[in-house]
Amino acid sequence: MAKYNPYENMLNTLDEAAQKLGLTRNDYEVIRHPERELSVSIPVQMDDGHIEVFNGYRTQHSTIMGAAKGGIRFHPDADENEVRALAAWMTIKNSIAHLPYGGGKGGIKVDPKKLSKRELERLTRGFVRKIAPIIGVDTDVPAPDVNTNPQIMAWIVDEFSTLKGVWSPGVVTGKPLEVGGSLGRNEATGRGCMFTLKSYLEKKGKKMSDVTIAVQGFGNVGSVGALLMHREGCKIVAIGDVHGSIYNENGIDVEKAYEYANTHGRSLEGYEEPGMTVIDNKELLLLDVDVLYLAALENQINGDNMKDVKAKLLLEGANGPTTNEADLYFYDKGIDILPDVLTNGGGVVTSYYEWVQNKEGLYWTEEEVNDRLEKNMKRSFEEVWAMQQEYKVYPRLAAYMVALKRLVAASKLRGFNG
Ligand SMILES: NC(=O)C1=CN([C@@H]2O[C@H](COP(=O)(O)OP(=O)(O)OC[C@H]3O[C@@H](n4cnc5c(N)ncnc54)[C@H](OP(=O)(O)O)[C@@H]3O)[C@@H](O)[C@H]2O)C=CC1
Ligand SMILES: O=C(O)CCC(=O)C(=O)O
Repeated sequence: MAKYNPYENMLNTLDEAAQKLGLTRNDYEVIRHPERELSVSIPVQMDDGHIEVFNGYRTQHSTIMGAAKGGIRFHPDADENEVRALAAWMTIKNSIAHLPYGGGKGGIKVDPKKLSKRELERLTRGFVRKIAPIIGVDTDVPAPDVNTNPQIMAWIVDEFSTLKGVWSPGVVTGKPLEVGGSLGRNEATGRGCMFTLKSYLEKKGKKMSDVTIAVQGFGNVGSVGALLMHREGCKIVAIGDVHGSIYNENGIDVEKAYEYANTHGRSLEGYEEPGMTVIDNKELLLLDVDVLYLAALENQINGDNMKDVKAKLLLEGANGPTTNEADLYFYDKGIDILPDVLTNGGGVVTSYYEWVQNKEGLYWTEEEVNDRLEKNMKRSFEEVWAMQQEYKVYPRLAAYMVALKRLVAASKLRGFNG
């Protein structure tokens, strides 16, 4: 298999989308390049007194539609190339959802599980001090992603507000409620995935109770999505995280597994229930299920394993879990992939609601947040579906076409092409 390059993956789909739309390279060249990239070193005094220096990144891929917007991940594999791709996917995602945002993303190369809470706090605050010149309420607004959570967002808002000397809750989203967070944000990405699956099944004349699902990743996106899909009647037969996976042909007790993970550091390690068997993480991806819900990391379904995948639908809760090669293979086979830039948009949509509430200083009920989210997700699904039918293209390409059309129109009006 060729070395996986997520930014190349993004560009391939973007170029194909442009070609289908009849765009010239001049029309969208600007969107092929990240606008601004910052790479920083973050010195941290560890609890034993020694100094470690971590590498951090923040990429603003595009501000054509407004402030850059997207999460921050803490992961040993985070690097410039990954962050660049993740930022570009945010540009596409935010455009599909009609948000007044461009796309951005950040990351620190670190295994946060090896840090104490205080070390993690010092690292987060150090990162904020380094990226403070380029983030801001109306310039670039971070949020949670892999291994980052509301507590980390609280440190970010505190450090930034202290630096600027003014309380600035809108500089970051995904905050705890007590410091300006929004009801519903924590569950929003998984909820959005559930809405997307529901919309798709409706088009196919099916109900949620008709499908079995295997779930890769049991963090924020995987666990909440699995729980909500289970509550809607889906049968979740397998779940797994980095430590291992379990299978139960009668259906996992998702309420119990969710509760367990939440009280055991978001981990399934040690979880047991009657009727379950332990399976290999790789095996989970190849189970004979209706839906494979991918909610971990990039590049999970690729040239090496695509031919062994038996699921009838891939639901991308994660960003970039399927490579171009696998995308085209599944399209040929008539197996749909509900793409990340559509499916997992619920998180950033609700981040937008959080940001609006921060700007207004007026807070909404959870019902209001979730109703708006449902409408937004349904509209995005219908627009992508219509593009797919009109051009007879695969869902990811249709999603990129929806986004690109808007981005090109806005960039021409603004004169972004120089
Ligand atoms: N949080 C959000 O709002 C959004 C997140 N996303 C995307 O969703 C994906 C998941 O993010 P999120 O849920 O926030 O992250 P979390 O850190 O909360 O969860 C990630 C989960 O994936 C598991 N995991 C990591 N690597 C593997 C692997 N190789 N095999 C099996 N499981 C694995 C982790 O296990 P363990 O904890 O044991 O390491 C954990 O359960 C990412 O691609 C992210 O970019 C997309 C939109 C919004
Ligand atoms: O909530 C946000 O702003 C961004 C979430 C995110 O990082 C993503 O959608 O990948």
